[in-house]
Amino acid sequence: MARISSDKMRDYLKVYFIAGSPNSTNPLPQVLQQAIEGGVTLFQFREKGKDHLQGKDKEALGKGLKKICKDNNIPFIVNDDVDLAITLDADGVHVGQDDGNVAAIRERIGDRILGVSAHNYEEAVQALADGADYLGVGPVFPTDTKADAEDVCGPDFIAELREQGIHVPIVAIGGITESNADQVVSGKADGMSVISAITKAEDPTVAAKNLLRVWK
Ligand SMILES: Cc1ncc(COP(=O)(O)OP(=O)(O)O)c(N)n1
Ligand SMILES: Cc1ncsc1CCOP(=O)(O)O
Ligand SMILES: [Mg+2]
Repeated sequence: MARISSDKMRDYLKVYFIAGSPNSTNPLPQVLQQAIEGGVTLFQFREKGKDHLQGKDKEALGKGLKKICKDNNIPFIVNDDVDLAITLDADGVHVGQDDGNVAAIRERIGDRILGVSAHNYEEAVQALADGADYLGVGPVFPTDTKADAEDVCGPDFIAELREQGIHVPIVAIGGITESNADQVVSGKADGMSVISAITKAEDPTVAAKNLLRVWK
């Protein structure tokens, strides 16, 4: 296997659905299936927040979600938990600035997809030197989903990173909805990652379709 190409990575980032069991009142496998029917292009299992699952329960949920992704040809990414990613033979891992040494994580996961959160030019450059395949940048809008999120940077911050010479795949995150998604596209991101826009939607399929439409 080889590292993913930037073109392929950009395709996957278009509508990047992230979720764990605390984000949804309906069972997560059902929500993921509905989101995939609406056209999401990538999934991250982020089991965090109130009453999140741990140990074997977390692993069992992850295993089920991975199968849904595999059956639908969507890469399955694990947030933070590199051990679980390896146990489940996930397609990739997403880590932030406080989640461990990125170069060491790259060593451990081989050619799997590696996403890293970056909040400024220096973090972006370091993440790429350490082996990131894409950067997660945000929060671009205010969000209630992540209590310890950094300050809002705005969607145009990604265009600023481009001007500074960062041309790798970038996905925007934080507070993205159907009504502001067009600003993410014009802000020069390659994709949008969303939690509540899909998990809290009345119909996750329709929500995903509407987000995908912004790219067309
Ligand atoms: C695509 C994407 N971008 C950013 C993040 C945030 O990662 P991190 O800063 O490590 O915060 P947690 O998600 O771990 O709370 C992400 N998960 N995905
Ligand atoms: C994980 C994460 N990282 C930065 S903001 C955020 C939460 C995104 O959730 P939502 O799409 O509901 O605002
Ligand atoms: Mg993290």
